[in-house]
Amino acid sequence: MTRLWNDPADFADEMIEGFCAANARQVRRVPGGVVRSTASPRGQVAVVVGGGSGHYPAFGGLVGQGLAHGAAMGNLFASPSAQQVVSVARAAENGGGVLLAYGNYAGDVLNFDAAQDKLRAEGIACESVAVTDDLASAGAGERGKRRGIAGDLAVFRIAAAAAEAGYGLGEVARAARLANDRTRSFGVAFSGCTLPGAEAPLFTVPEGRMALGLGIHGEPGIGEEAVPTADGLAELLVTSLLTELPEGVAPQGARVVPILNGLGSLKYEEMFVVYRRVARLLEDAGLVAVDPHVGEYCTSFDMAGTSLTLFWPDEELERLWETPVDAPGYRRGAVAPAPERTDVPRASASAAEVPVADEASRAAAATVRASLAAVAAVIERHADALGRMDAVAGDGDHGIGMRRGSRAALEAAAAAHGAGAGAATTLARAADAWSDRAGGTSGALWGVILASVAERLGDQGRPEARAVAAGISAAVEGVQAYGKAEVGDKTLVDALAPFGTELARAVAEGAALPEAWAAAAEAATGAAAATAGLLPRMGRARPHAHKSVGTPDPGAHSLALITEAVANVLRHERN
Ligand SMILES: Nc1ncnc2c1ncn2[C@@H]1O[C@H](COP(=O)(O)OP(=O)(O)O)[C@@H](O)[C@H]1O
Ligand SMILES: O=C(COP(=O)(O)O)[C@@H](O)CO
Repeated sequence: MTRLWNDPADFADEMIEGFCAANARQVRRVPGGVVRSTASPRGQVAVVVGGGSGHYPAFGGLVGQGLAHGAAMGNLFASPSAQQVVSVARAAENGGGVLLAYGNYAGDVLNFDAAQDKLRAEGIACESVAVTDDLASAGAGERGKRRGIAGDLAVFRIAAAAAEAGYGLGEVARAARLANDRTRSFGVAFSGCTLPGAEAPLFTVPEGRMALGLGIHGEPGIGEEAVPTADGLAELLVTSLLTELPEGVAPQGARVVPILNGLGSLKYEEMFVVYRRVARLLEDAGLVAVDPHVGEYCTSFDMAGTSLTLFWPDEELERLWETPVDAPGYRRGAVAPAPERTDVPRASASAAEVPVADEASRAAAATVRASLAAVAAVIERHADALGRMDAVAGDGDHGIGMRRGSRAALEAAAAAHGAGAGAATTLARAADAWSDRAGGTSGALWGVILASVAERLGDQGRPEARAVAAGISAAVEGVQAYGKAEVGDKTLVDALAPFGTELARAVAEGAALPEAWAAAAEAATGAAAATAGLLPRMGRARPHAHKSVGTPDPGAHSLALITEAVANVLRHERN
């Protein structure tokens, strides 16, 4: 149970503020996350890690000399937005290019890839590595689909050590990929975690039972069995990991770094009892344990559970592994003090001026603002239910992300409209704010949806129904181009596509916007409900596809709620 918070929607921000206040010697806050507060040699590759919040010391706690140069810190259990990653990478970049390293989750991949494109377009050399250590999340034949859990530490450390050793960007990326190829993890949990403000844990495990193959969120495991003894658990973890040795690792005499990771509320003492047996089993298997780790490296709020990671260094990786580290959440060896960095941007950019708009467009901007107020209100009412729906096969954060995104969009729209902006600028500002504040998969996609519509509205004249329908068609295309989901994959595309088709049809037949929108919203609502019967093929729910049958896709459901809320605003404005 997470017990202490103010407003749950502000939890991640307030946590970061306190974390930086407590660790000013090593980290400094920048928009989107943190960077080292110490200076690094000019030309050194900057390693920027990141992911959702709720995993301390991942990700901000792993920033400091010898480890990451910066961390993009997203909302709870949701990837940082592309804007956050870009902002942290710009602040961390030091003339040697940037390596982005993160766990392989749909939201992270979307946002870090978009950030990489943007950084490259700005002339900053950039490479990426997505960590894929979790055995339980996909078979050996699909290693690229596996998610990243505590193996993050091994990959991040090697990348950072390679940067400290003066490797160029390509070589840092090569070393990090090699470390990823040589890292495997497997985890179990005895109870689920509860997000701040939530009434119930994301999942529960019956008393006396243990869920196998848990990740670092609320995703369901791949099996369940009675809680074994500490020795029994050690045997299960070691046996599972030794069934899949990385290529190039010979079982006899191999050197291995074991990392026994606590997921949030398992006692260190319990983990030491487990590790006692892990150490013996590795020895019995003819392996040499190097620099064993027992502690918390990548947690899942208050989840009671543990994972074992085996990192198999070759000579080069073992040499890099010896690099000393001084980060708030992780220390190793003795680091020579470095001077304080003096050139870190502290404040976020001030709001840009709004382009000139005529009266008709400003009136349309008022409708945009009213629509976003209705969107924020409907999401507020359904946030908990959306989270529960997402927890059936996903990570339970859909309500939190949508709440943060829709609130931020409304604030940005109100500010723009208040400053005299037209419809396009008002909605474009809302789009940026939504994706930036919400992060995750749906945050990125809602940014695309709103931005696509904004582009068709213009800041002069009242937008016609045809422009709105064209904007929604562009949104369907944009979301599919970005997220690669097809109709039938059980995503928000299943509601957005019929919404777009129906809107275009009704408008083409001459209906006014309120009527056309209402008909399209009805189509979206029906299509969202029908997703209950589908098997998910994309996103977080994919590994637990069968569990989600009978429950609609949360992203499709929230999209339908939003279209209905906007239909009400348009209907009301007409009357
Ligand atoms: N590739 C994709 N294309 C379109 N929509 C997607 C895709 N992946 C996931 N989604 C949508 O995102 C929703 C989950 O959103 P959310 O929980 O906020 O993000 P995250 O999974 O990053 O935590 C899903 O219910 C689904 O509708
Ligand atoms: O969950 C995380 C990001 O994945 P999403 O796909 O955005 O849910 C995060 O906690 C790990 O980076």
